[in-house]
Amino acid sequence: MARLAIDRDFLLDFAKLEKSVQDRVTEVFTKFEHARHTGIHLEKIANARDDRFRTIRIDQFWRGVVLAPEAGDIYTLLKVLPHDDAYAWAQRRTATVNGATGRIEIRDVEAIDASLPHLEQVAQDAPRRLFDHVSDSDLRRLGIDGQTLAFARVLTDEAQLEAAEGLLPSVQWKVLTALAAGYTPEEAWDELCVDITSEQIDPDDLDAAVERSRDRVVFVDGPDELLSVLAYPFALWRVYLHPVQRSVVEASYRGPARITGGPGTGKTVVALHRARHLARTGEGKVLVTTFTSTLAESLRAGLMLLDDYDEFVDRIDVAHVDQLAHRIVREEHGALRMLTGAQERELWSTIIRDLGLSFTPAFLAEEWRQVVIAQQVRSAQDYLAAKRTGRGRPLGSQQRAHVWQAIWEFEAALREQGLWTHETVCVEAARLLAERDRKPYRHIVVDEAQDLSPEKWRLLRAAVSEGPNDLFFAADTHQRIYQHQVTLRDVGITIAGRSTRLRINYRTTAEILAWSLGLLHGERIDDMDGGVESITGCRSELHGPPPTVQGFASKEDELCAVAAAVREWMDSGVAPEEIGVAVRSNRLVKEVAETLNAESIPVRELAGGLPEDGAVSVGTMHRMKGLEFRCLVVAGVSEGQLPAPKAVVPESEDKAAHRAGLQRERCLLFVACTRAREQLLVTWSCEPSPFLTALS
Ligand SMILES: Nc1ncnc2c1ncn2[C@@H]1O[C@H](COP(=O)(O)OP(=O)(O)OP(=O)(O)O)[C@@H](O)[C@H]1O
Repeated sequence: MARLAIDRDFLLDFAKLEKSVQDRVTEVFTKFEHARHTGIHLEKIANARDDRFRTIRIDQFWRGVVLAPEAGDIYTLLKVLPHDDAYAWAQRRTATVNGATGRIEIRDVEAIDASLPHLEQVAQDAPRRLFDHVSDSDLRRLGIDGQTLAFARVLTDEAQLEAAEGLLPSVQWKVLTALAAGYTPEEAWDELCVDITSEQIDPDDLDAAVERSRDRVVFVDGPDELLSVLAYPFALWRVYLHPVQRSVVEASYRGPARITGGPGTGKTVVALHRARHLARTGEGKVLVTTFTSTLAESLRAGLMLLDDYDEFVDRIDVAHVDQLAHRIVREEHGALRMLTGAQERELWSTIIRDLGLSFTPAFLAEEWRQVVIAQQVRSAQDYLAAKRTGRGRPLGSQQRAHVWQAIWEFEAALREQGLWTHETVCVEAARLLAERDRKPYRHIVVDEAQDLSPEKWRLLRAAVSEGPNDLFFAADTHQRIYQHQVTLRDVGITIAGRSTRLRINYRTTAEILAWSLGLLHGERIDDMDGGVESITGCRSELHGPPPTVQGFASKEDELCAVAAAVREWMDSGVAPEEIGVAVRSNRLVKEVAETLNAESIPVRELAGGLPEDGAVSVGTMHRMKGLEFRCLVVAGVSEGQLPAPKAVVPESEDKAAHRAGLQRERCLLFVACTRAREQLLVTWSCEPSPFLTALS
């Protein structure tokens, strides 16, 4: 029976086709299996280097290129191209099996052969060659085969290797690039983040190689599966996972496990696939959660894109943590009366006045959240002993007693008036769940976990029984944009080595990523486990222009320039929904939106929800979390706006809190900039933010 496998290049070609041609491609291949029996015609290619490449007629103009088996039954769809291009593409190439990974490789053998004589000539006069320092056996061990070896041996500089990127098989090219950069063979291999297979490799068994190549080939069983893969050809993440991503998705863990990695490394992708995997193979209901409703909405949208969503939807709940907490508490106490922000300020003010204290309402509110709630402080004694790391002004014991009195009054008032805050709802939900033998979930998957507060962690811990695959979370502490620095041990969660780091960024070009990483240079960022997190090794294989940083004499000039940049992108064919503008304050969101509107550019303010087709997204940097745009402006990166003065405790008040505040603001700018996929414009007016001057 013929089996159909789709290579990611095929899907990328397909994505670019006009709808009518796409429909025709779909028609041809949905009938493929049936047609194999009745004798579908796969055209042989004259003068082919590899006669396993065949073409298939799509219509008069278009051809598909298929890798047909010599003996086995796997047909791999490789390309969709105009007739002549398809033949030319297939004529020049061969398919081989990588000696280290056992996976399929395709190379432009004709171009390699054609470039050899010139390279050999240059090499004859050169004093040294690029790979003099690496032995043949090391190269072989890393999967460099005969032809690539011959090519590598005549290279004399990195520019020649750079130029060969499209010719050589991609894994072999990457190995050589790392070795040329001075990596040891082990380091070069490590760079690839792929295992050298321990299986016996038969270089002639293409079927086995295709089977092993799940990072670039997906098998489809029948027309329905094919239709579902072709339905979202740009969303490659739905079907092709990097081997490290796949291993985490399918792993069985004895307890809580986590995935870390810099921006755009596919943590959310892994979380979504992991949730699906657990729903399909696990032992009960799965909760997929995160810390805001917008992010939860986008997780749901991601799950819905997975091909078999209908089959597992009943076993998955998507809810942000507050939503879960409210649901649990409402079941017990009925409808909840929530304390509004204004009421809370009023209550603290009254308490301060009644007790004759000199604290501000904001200070007490934060002290209550970050010390009392976070550390489960229940008595004056607890409070006197509590750690106040990162909390603004230091307090003597007399002052602590006063603060505790105020907090006691505050909590008593909430109880007496039957009022709740999101924090008390969370605490109560955790208490209720801790008492239950039957937990609502068997597995919990958390995204953007670096921003969860301690009470939210405790709630999640209480919502699932301890056991294999109980909690799985994706986190990047470099992207923490709220105030919650949590040590997992303190909230009852032990990772015990069940942590994997992703390193390949699929979103952002290397140029934008490198510039953005510069923003965090020198920052020590915790790993939620008592150590320091490193972002080194996070890299991208995509390339594009470096970010543009532009300053303007006035805010008005800056806003005009933002509108002009957006207009230019749109005129060059970028869809409005692929463009974003990120700023620090809600006020600037309004000003940018007004400026764009005045230029007749349709705008979606992200406070209203996820991006919308046909509109440019404008939002605060906080709202940018979890999103991505082809082209992005990060505007208002000016002195006095970033860091936002209100978000940073003055140094004179508390050095540690000041540093933490600055770090958060830097991380926020980092998060915003790393939402850009292809182009990033950073603007400021009057004076640049100190975060920018530090870069120059
Ligand atoms: N295996 C993959 N193949 C192709 N694209 C991928 C793959 N994994 C992730 N991506 C793409 O990379 C981009 C970033 O993925 P994702 O949002 O999961 O990263 P992240 O680590 O959660 O990012 P961040 O922390 O910055 O929010 C997305 O466009 C996603 O589709």
